[in-house]
Amino acid sequence: MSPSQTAGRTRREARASTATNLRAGSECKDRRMAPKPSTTLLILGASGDLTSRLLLPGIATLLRAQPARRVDIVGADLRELDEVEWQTRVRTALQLDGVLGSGAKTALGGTRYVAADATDPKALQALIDSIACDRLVIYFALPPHVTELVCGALEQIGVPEGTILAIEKPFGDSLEAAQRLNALVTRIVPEDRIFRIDHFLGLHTVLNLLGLRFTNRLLEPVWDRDSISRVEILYDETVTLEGRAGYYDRNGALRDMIQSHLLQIMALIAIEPVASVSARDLRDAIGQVLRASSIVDPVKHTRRARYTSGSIEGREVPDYVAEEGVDAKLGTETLAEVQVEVATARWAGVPFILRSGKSLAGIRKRAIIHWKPPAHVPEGFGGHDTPDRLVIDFKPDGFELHITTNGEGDPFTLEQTVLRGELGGGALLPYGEVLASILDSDPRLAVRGDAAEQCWRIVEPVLRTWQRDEVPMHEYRAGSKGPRGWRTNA
Ligand SMILES: O=P(O)(O)OC[C@H]1O[C@@H](O)[C@H](O)[C@@H](O)[C@@H]1O
Repeated sequence: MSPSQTAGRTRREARASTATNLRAGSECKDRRMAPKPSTTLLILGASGDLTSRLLLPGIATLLRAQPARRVDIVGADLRELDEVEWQTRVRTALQLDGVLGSGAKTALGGTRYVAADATDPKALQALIDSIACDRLVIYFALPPHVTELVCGALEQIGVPEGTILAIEKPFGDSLEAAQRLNALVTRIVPEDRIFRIDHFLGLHTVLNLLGLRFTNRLLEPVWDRDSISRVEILYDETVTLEGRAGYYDRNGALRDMIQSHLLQIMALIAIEPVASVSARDLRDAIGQVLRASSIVDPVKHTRRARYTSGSIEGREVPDYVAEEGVDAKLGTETLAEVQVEVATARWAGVPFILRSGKSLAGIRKRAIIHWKPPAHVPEGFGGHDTPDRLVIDFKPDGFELHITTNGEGDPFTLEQTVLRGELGGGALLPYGEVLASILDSDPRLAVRGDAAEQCWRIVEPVLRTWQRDEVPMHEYRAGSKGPRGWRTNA
């Protein structure tokens, strides 16, 4: 059995037993109305893009993989939305390959939409009272300042026993805001019922990092500063703003991608060996890495850039600042790169380079572990003894091991050979994976409060340096590989 299969089996088993415990301990407001134990997913911000584009399709894959699972979906938002329109949105999202599975049919049958101002305690109380269920999951698909207001209202009115809060990224918009939000949410429910969402933790390749790293005798002994020269985590996208200027222009690549997703991936690559893959062991180890991490010199160790007009895969793309909804005065970057140091005995001196950008020439979503060259290459070899590297592709799932071998035809020359493999994907989209863990109360795929704060602590010196314009804003043509001179070895 491959490591990924082992990890997958463990996850499923853990979920099954957690679900059983929950079912045994759950309470129902009105058992006559809901004879079978059930969970209601109350989505706040349901009329938004995230719900249709990511959340509902995630649920669709979950209900297809586990048709017996019961999830009632209640959508709520400020916006008035016709019940028929909501039903159509849910049906469209739940229909996979044109087919509505049995689990999806049940979910669709029970779904409804409520127009409500969830920041108003009275309206929120009425909304929650209208839901008869065993266990409530409140999903905040909302901007951080609105999430904070809703949590303020929840603190006033209280939540039903067992309620879970699932909070979308970004968690706060600064260290101070994240600390304030953490203090607030933990006054409402305990930490183990707070799921700070990072859908990258539901990516199979990201999860497979654990199996790959910890179950291979071949890798673990060379996973440190003695053997590794640097680690790159790259997330180059071809997508542009996709109508998200309202959100993106206030955040930029550093906050949108590096502060959250890429630091989480970095932490999983850098964690110390864990005794178990329990939520506690994993999250303790992640916390330890993040506490030890910093961007030592933001002027020297960061770069930023913004795209200008160009064309991507035949699509004409305007200058970023000419995109609808963009405020040029904000000086938002669409490509960011930082060098993080992890000050531990394992990693001291090894740069972790994290980079992400939009409107680039091609999709490169990968981590690359670069090993040092061997201490001595026997004299007499011709050709190149390029250092070994492991490339882990997040999308599509896969990996490549680049190693040096004897050259073809002449055994006394050297050349690079690439061993390719697939890392087992799964039936669920990342949001499906994350939602499954929420519904099963398994916090392994959620960000713990301390980690969310640490990620802000790591990037804030950069944000301040950039605000003072101490790092130049470069430009790159949309559809190019980035600014000149920014090439990486990946
Ligand atoms: O590759 P994925 O799964 O679409 O994730 C990337 C996206 O992740 C989101 O969290 C960011 O807000 C987007 O800007 C980004 O495009």
